Amino acid sequence: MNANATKPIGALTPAQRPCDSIIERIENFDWTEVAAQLDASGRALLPGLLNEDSCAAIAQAYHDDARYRSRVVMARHGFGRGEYRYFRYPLPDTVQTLRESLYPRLAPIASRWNRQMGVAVEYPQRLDEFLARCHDAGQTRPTPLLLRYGEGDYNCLHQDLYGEHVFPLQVAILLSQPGRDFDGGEFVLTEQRPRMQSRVDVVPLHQGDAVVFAVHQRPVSGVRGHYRVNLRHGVSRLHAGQRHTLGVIFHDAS
Ligand SMILES: O=C(O)CCC(=O)C(=O)O
Ligand SMILES: [Fe+2]
Repeated sequence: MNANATKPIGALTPAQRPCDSIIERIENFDWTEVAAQLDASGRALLPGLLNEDSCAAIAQAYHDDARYRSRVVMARHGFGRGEYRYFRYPLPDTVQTLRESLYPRLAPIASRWNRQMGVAVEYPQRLDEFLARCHDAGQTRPTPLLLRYGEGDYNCLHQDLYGEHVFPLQVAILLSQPGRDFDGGEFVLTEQRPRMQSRVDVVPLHQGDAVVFAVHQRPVSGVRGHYRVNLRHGVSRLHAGQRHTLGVIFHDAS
């Protein structure tokens, strides 16, 4: 349990509020370096985005039904093994803060990627402006989600596309500690280049680390300008324990 939860909210100085420290941490990442990593490999790390207390608090709320709009048992749909729940609006404070504070940092990269890929979509500076676009097109259901895996569970390679409007980057935050809470269960990305076989990238994450990655496509610079490659992500089988992830997707679903 988060130690702050036992204190009245008035006893917290602003610097102690979990959402303030998340905003501060987001501001302190080197976003030029993040953009460079994304351009080079389609993914970038944000180490220690959430502290251990925040990770534990989010993971423990998996069973708090009032927070979620739906639950998906992956085996029923051929998505893998394990389950996930989509949050309902209003999102929990931490999730809302992450979504609205990460978005403005990623929007310029997303717009540049689209220009490089010849896609005529630019992203507004603020998340609420982008969500208004989704909502006007009937994509009104929130997509941030909490995933839970146990021994033997895995997440098949996939792309989180939910309608016409797509924000091309998303973020996943590992809430559990490898080696202590679980074994196996690695986050993987695959990249399919035109006329070539797929290659796989295993992303090393510790508890609280986030990975920013391409939802479905990214530009790669070649001799005649940029070309598009296709990405998918998933999680390898867990050998033991329990693993939770918080997924932050920016477009809403129809
Ligand atoms: O559990 C994971 O690391 C993958 C989560 C995922 O598929 C997502 O956040 O979209
Ligand atoms: Fe996903």
